[in-house]
Amino acid sequence: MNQQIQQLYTIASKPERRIIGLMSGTSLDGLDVALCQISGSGPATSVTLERFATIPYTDNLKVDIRTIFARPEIEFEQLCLLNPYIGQLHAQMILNCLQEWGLEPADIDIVASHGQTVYHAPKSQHRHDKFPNATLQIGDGDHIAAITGITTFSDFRQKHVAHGGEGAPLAVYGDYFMFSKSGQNRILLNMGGIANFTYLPASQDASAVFTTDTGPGNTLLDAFARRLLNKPYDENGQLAASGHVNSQLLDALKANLFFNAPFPKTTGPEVFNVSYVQAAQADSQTVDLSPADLMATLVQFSADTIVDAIRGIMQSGETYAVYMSGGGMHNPALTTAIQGQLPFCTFSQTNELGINGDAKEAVLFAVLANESLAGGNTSFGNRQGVPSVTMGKVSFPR
Ligand SMILES: Nc1ncnc2c1ncn2[C@@H]1O[C@H](COP(=O)(O)OP(=O)(O)OP(=O)(O)O)[C@@H](O)[C@H]1O
Ligand SMILES: CC(=O)N[C@H]1[C@@H]2OC[C@@H](O2)[C@@H](O)[C@@H]1O[C@H](C)C(=O)O
Repeated sequence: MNQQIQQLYTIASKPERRIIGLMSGTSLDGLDVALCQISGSGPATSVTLERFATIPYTDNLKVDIRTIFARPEIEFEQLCLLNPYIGQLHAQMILNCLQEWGLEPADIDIVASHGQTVYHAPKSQHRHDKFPNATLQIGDGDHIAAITGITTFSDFRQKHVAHGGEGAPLAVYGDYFMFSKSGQNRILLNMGGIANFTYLPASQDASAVFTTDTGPGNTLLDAFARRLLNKPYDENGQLAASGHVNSQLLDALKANLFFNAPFPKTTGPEVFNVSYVQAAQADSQTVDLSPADLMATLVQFSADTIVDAIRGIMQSGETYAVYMSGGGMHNPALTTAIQGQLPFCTFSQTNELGINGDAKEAVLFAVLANESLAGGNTSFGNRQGVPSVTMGKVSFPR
């Protein structure tokens, strides 16, 4: 038998595994690296987040990724070159973290790498009848395994698509395994570039849980912070807080079929981008809006669409505990606008549940790899969007 298969079998049989989860999201701010100690599987999964770091992307890397990111037309050569390059960079970032943490590659059982999404195209968006849902992540796992010497799981989203899903959001699996609680309706609200939430009913019924994207989280705020402030984001929502919401522009921004589509659904910066806002400004005759009013309106747009989506699962007489994660939880303009509209919800961060909200998505991929190795027995029913599958492809170092 190939020694590496024997080693994988040994790792799968261990009572606990040390898995590094990696996530690089739509904000392109950096690589989130989460070192997790994981025992059990399925609803019995237990995760201790041992270490966490975000390794910032250099400006040059951001520029390189943006040449192919969420664009319908790109230089194919650039895509081809970036696939191994990002894998190599992510591998080096892992090695740097391990050195910083006083650990060796041999101390780690598995790397679980999301990669960099470069294009996300659910059928509802691409509208080509003959083509399925599609999504593409780069930063090849073989390169990570070869450079770190650690067996690597990657490319998690294709199995989801192969079973009828849109390839996202995958958070439902990790959220259900880690955070579901009998007797409490929970909503796990992640505000990254794109916002999404997971609904975990008090019944803990696996066939009722789902995660859905709600629309933009920070992606439009960041895009306009770059243009208006020459900064990567509007720190603490300061510019937004100094402006007033323009209701004509807000209505025009909300005029998109995505917001009426049933749960679960996904979207991305392929739709919600600078051109989208400029078109809404033209339609609503608000092209001369001040930077502060524009930013205030974009915050309200993210907040309202998050609130509307959450209201979509709320039932009268019930209360809900909302646990926030993702960079948007640090933006008071955004969190205040959300909290004021949801009186039957309590709000805190996933930190209260033992997982740093900035690390939650990286932890998710560690949990998904753990499930592929040691679980796979949970039935989520027969629903589109939450197939009962395990995900991730295996790259051996040699
Ligand atoms: N102090 C702050 N004030 C305002 N915004 C902040 C602050 N800190 C973080 N953010 C926002 O959070 C973003 C980073 O969020 P996060 O790392 O969750 O995104 P991501 O993982 O790329 O997104 P996705 O969930 O789409 O994959 C920043 O780009 C910024 O918009
Ligand atoms: C295609 C893609 O990369 N989608 C991301 C993105 O970032 C947030 C939101 O859009 C979510 O759908 C997803 O990531 C998380 C980790 C998920 O799959 O649950």
